[in-house]
Amino acid sequence: MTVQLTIPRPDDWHLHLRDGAMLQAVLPETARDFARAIIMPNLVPPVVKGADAAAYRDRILAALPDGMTFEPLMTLYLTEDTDPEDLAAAHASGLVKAVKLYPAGATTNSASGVRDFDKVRPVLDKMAEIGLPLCTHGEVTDHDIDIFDREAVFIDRVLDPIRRSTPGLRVVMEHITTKNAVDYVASQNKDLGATITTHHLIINRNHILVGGIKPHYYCLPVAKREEHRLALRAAATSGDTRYFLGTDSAPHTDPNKLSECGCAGCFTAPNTMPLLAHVFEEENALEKLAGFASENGPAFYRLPVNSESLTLEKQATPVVFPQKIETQDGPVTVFDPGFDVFWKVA
Ligand SMILES: NC(=O)N[C@@H](CC(=O)O)C(=O)O
Ligand SMILES: [Zn+2]
Ligand SMILES: [Zn+2]
Repeated sequence: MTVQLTIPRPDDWHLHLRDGAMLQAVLPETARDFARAIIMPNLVPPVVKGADAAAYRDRILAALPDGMTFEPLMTLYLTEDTDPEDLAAAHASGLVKAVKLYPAGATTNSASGVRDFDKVRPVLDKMAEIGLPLCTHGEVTDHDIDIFDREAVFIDRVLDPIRRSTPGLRVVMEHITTKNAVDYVASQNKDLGATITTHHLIINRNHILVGGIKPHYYCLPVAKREEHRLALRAAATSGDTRYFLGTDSAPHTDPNKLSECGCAGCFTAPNTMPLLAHVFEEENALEKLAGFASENGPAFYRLPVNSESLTLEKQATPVVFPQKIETQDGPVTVFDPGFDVFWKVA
């Protein structure tokens, strides 16, 4: 007997689509399963102004294959020069759904990010006033802070002070990787949400480092100890509506991953939904997958749940996923969970 699970069509609340040839190649991998996605603005140069976001949205829609439907939810990249009025206009027109905070130097293409948080205070006040969410890459970049501690230190030194000084600002802690983040969400109100990636529910730091270094498991924030992965699993499957899926699917070509200074990012768009079904089944929480992947995100972003549905099907033999996708820039390796998966999208 085939086991089936039907959920409202999911959305991805944290996605990197890139641009040009890469965009062309990766967009169908998301649009196949997801109705909408929050599109990360860390292009080179970044998506900073409303006009940049409008042009990027048009490039995404132009790259969408015929017959596919997909709605890109655009974001602006917060810089110390962001103009609160430009941002408010982009929000009022319905174009922009969130603003992204990258501490300068924290991750891929974050050089234009924020160094001095006092400089963006007027922007944050404006966002609180108009109800525009702030998405945070939550890691400090201080050289003396160990990379495995950078998320926890960000919560204490940056996030909590922002939340205290800007009451009413709605914040998403993006791609959380620690029990510290889960504990912080628990201590806060409904104005704080958190996205969790597929891969952080599957790998811990041993997967990256034991038995040889595995560049395809390297992403930022870097995967932590097992106790943290277990806390993320508990959070994702808890039914707490403040947790929702943000895959952080972040394609880089193999030459850029398999290099002396390899890029950070896992490419999970092609197999995320089957992997999540596997994880939620392991946690005896298949009935919670609809909340995590399809309902909690729209509730936070004040958007309707998609009216279409997606059916996942469990088969008797392992599903074979493509190992790579080809792009004009080179091959991109698909995230390999390292175990057999029996779920597929019907
Ligand atoms: N997650 C990653 O490891 N990489 C992302 C950037 C990010 O989300 O931090 C990317 O753009 O490649
Ligand atoms: Zn990030
Ligand atoms: Zn990301």
